[in-house]
Amino acid sequence: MKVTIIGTGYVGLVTGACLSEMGNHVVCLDVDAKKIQVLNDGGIPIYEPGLKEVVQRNVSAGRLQFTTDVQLAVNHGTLQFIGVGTPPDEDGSADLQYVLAAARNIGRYMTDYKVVVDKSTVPVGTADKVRAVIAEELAKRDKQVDFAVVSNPEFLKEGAAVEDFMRPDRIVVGADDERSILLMRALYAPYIRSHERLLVMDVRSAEFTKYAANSMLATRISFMNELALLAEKVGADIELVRKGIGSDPRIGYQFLYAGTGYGGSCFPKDVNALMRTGKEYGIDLKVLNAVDRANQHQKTVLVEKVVARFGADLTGRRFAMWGLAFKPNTDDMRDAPSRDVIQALAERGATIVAYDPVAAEEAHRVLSHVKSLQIVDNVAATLEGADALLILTEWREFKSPDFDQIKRLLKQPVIFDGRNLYEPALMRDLGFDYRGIGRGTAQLKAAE
Ligand SMILES: NC(=O)c1ccc[n+]([C@@H]2O[C@H](COP(=O)([O-])OP(=O)(O)OC[C@H]3O[C@@H](n4cnc5c(N)ncnc54)[C@H](O)[C@@H]3O)[C@@H](O)[C@H]2O)c1
Ligand SMILES: O=c1ccn([C@@H]2O[C@H](COP(=O)(O)OP(=O)(O)O[C@H]3O[C@H](CO)[C@@H](O)[C@H](O)[C@H]3O)[C@@H](O)[C@H]2O)c(=O)[nH]1
Repeated sequence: MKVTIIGTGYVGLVTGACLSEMGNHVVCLDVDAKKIQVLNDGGIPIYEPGLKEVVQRNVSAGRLQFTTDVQLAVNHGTLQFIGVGTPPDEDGSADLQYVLAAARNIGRYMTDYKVVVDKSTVPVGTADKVRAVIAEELAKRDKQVDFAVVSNPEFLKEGAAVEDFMRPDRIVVGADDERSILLMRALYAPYIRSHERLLVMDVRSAEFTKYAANSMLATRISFMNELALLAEKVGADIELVRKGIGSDPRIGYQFLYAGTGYGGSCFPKDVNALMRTGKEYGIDLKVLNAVDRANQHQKTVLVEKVVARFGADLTGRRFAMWGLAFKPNTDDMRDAPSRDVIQALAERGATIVAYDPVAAEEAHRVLSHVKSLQIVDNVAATLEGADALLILTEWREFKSPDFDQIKRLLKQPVIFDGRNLYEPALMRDLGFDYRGIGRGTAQLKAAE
């Protein structure tokens, strides 16, 4: 099939590459000429495991191309995917300007039947707006061209995006005409292991499903983070509690990890956008409100622990930080909790020496205003002369580190672990003052 992807970011590039992998002919369009240049020079503008290989293979096979030429891109695909950003507006609602600009371009240049597929995360009712904008452009040209607008929200996770796209748990298609449903079924047939995994529904339910999924996952995390706060006080270990409740199949093990608060480009933005939709319709989403507030607070917890240990004035203190990206296997720094922690430590006068296996460049870009932040290229360089180590991202290479080296290089053996990577009893035996999130049992023992 001929497919056009509008917006060649995390979602657009992965979608385009993975669709070409099954033999489709894909053109990826972006307004960012630098990004397109990097791709046309054989580079990949983001870090995503396995993506480079898929892109290179399909570019070589002539099935995948990148362009800034709007007319060429619109002419190419029967399926026109919109995968542009939907960042938060000032009031928290999703800013639809990029989606509607993409739709306008489709209306401006289309000459034959198109299925316009909203893959960006967009509020309920956006498909109607997309349809109206396209119709308006066609009317300006006095053209009668048939088209459908379909909602096809994306559920991939960064760091596992290629795998998630190639082997999805489910594909949601919101459509109300048979022709577009047939095309969408044919496009996705190679990716689904059983036909039940392709869920066809009305457009509004599909749009809503995306926000419901992210809000449910964010709710689990905030709930666990709150329980972790209490676990510390009552002398329980949230890691044991997690296993204890996760073993109930009605609860399940996933997305129950307490930490430094959820970040990334989706959960914070989508939780707020859904609350905003609620407001518009006169529904106060109280649970979601609490989820967001709990998350704001959780981002301060690690710094509160540092202050409890070293005092409020951190002038002259130096902290090692492992991990900057909002999660492992990505270079994405959007809403990464490390940003809040670095900002708060710097405001209190501390110096931070950080290491991240892939996010260094992106971190330099978004944190250039923090003069007391240094980013180094290995773990040992962070530790030398530091007052304590803070762990912000659970990269694999941090899971079994050289504890002797950590002890030798730190001024005193103190670790604030925002990802609960280590066993508190072992850390105590090794002589560390080890403070995780919600590890209350260990705190009781340490006080004995
Ligand atoms: N990142 C994720 O993991 C993820 C997962 C699922 C859904 N989503 C949703 O998908 C959408 C895209 O997210 P992303 O992370 O890929 O964003 P991104 O910022 O990485 O990419 C968006 C791209 O769109 C381009 N763009 C903007 N306007 C354009 C236009 N008119 N024509 C062509 N290109 C244009 C930008 O230059 C940018 O390269 C958002 O709605 C997001 O919520 C993201
Ligand atoms: O038990 C957990 C699981 C995750 N997180 C945090 O939650 C955030 C989001 O993690 P994750 O969901 O793995 O990453 P994203 O790439 O943001 O993916 C989410 O957001 C995407 C964009 O909408 C969706 O497509 C995905 O399905 C959804 O998981 C990160 O800060 C994680 O550290 C926790 O704190 N505890």
